Amino acid sequence: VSNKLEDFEVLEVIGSGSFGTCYKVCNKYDKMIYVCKAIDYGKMDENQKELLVSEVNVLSGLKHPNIVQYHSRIINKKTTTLYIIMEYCEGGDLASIIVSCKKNKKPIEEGFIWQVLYQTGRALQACHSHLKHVVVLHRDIKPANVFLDSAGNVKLGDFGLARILQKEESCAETVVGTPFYMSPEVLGGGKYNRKSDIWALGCLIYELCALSPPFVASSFKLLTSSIKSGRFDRIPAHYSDDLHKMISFMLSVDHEYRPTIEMVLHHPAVVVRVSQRS
Ligand SMILES: CNC(=O)c1c(C)[nH]c(/C=C2\C(=O)Nc3ccc(Cl)cc32)c1C
Repeated sequence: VSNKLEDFEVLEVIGSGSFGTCYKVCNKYDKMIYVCKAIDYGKMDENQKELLVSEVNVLSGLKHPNIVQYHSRIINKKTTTLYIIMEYCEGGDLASIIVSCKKNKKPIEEGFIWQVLYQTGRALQACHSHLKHVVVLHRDIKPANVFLDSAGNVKLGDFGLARILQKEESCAETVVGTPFYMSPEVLGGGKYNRKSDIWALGCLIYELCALSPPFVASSFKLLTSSIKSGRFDRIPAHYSDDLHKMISFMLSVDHEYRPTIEMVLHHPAVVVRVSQRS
């Protein structure tokens, strides 16, 4: 794989995420389209640089049909810029799909939502079981971090906050990720763990149905009490009870009651509805 910057031609800017800007690029030799995430680490402190190194190591170590494929990295020390070359997902991100469905008042199809649940779940399963002694918590599952390739397969991306943790230990840090998707235990000062990723997955699936997160509030304080209450409106009536029950299961306030990713993927309601398109 070529890993010199001059091997790539920039086609357009497609977005800016944590720490960086995403460009759509074309490799001059294999004519393939990629995404290049440019990250300026010049102003980062040691901790942020360590986090960045862990993101790249996490990404380069994971190879899975539902995780954006890492290709290579290029470091330009003169401009203190790190370039990460990754798989291009032509279908874009779920956040843009939610925005356009909301604007056109066009609900997202239930069949597609079950596919997103299953395939994002498969990506999480890979993270949670990656390397026997180590578990990877995504910690930033949100519509802007889930992408679609040209075949409509779901790809989990942007491990901006991923942390490598020893299997038993879970991350000491409390406030992480998108506030809307923060779980009751993280808000209660508890530790972020695999079940917090399940809570975020429940919020993602809910938002695809209702085109808004399950818990919204005008202040962090009100959002916290809304999340801890665990009360949210049922998804729109035209969605099945199976889907409503699966979401409610993932949004159990007590993380002990919440399903593991294995339970979600093997749940009969999921199994009967999904297949892996590629
Ligand atoms: C409206 N969205 C887009 O046009 C879009 C498209 C077609 N692709 C993307 C983003 C990515 C993409 O295509 N591959 C990616 C790999 C990693 C990360 Cl963090 C992001 C991407 C985006 C945001």
